[in-house]
Amino acid sequence: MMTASHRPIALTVGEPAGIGPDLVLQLAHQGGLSNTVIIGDTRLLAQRAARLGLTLPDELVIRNVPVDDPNVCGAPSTANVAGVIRMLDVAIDGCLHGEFAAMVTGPLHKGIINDAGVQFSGHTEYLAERTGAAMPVMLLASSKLRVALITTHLPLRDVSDAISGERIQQICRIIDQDLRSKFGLQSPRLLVCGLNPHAGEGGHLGMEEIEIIEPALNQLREAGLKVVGPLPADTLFTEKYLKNADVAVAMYHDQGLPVLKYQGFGQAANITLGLPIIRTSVDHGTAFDIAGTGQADIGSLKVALEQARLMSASQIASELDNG
Ligand SMILES: NC(=O)c1ccc[n+]([C@@H]2O[C@H](COP(=O)([O-])OP(=O)(O)OC[C@H]3O[C@@H](n4cnc5c(N)ncnc54)[C@H](O)[C@@H]3O)[C@@H](O)[C@H]2O)c1
Ligand SMILES: N[C@H](C(=O)O)[C@H](O)COP(=O)(O)O
Repeated sequence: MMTASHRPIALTVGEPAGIGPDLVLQLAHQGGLSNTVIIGDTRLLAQRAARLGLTLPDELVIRNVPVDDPNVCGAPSTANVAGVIRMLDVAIDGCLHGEFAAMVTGPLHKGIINDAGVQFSGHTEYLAERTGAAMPVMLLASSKLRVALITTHLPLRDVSDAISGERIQQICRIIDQDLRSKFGLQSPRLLVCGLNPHAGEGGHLGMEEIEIIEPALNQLREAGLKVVGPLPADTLFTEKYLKNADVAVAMYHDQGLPVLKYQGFGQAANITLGLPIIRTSVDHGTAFDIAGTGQADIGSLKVALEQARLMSASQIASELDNG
């Protein structure tokens, strides 16, 4: 019988025209895909291997999920969108049914999915909808920095309206809980950004800090969470503050992620917290400009796989501890 600790990890190849297939093949040739099931189109992987001057390793375990047009590289086709979504569904269902320990996702292209008429703002939101999770949390982590987000893939003009005290509290509680259960931290310390320049400058540059963020953080502190903030985002991301924290919490995508990517692009993983399953991903996109050239860096995929393995081991240990 397959015990929880021996279950394989599902790895979705992602957008066929991007570097997802290259990364899978390059890592397979380094022997980095043991106990991993690749969810993707076998013909496409064979074609990409030939283009890269590689072979399709016999030991690679592939769950064939065909796309309509495997002959794409650098030029995405809406015809392949249904197949790309099917890859995600196969991995999600396998995780929910206990076949896989975790899922790791290769990069996909949100624009081409929407062009095909499928409303899709990101894996994070799609996974939440498919698994019935009320509040998914996007966390990007390198070995030096963790950054979580209060809002994810939203137009900037909608961000302020999306930030509520309830949302902040729910997300900070999920971060606190998941850093304990999946990362093995005993007492996570959260640093929370304000929304406005200089955290609102005492109300002269916006009222969200006074009216929404500070009261939410006070309630979390009263409940025993270790939360500092709201702090001005421009100085929160400095050593003085970060050295005493386990995670920085940004109010929106481009407040937090550029800092993380400046610090560790290609060496970080994107992790979705708040789901009933474990999911990690690469920290980069489809990189159409280098697909099929052999220039794709596999660093982030390695980190994402390693992170998924660590989280699944930590979760098993935490479940055993709790009987
Ligand atoms: N995990 C994901 O599915 C994910 C993550 C980020 C972006 N995206 C999506 O990817 C698409 C393209 O996004 P983008 O152009 O803003 O970012 P991108 O990460 O695809 O590319 C940005 C730059 O980084 C380079 N790059 C990216 N990954 C690389 C790697 N592994 N090795 C070497 N160079 C690499 C690219 O060549 C390009 O110059 C968008 O649709 C975006 O939403 C998906
Ligand atoms: N926000 C992510 C990043 O910048 O790396 C990326 O768009 C992927 O997000 P999903 O995991 O929700 O697809």
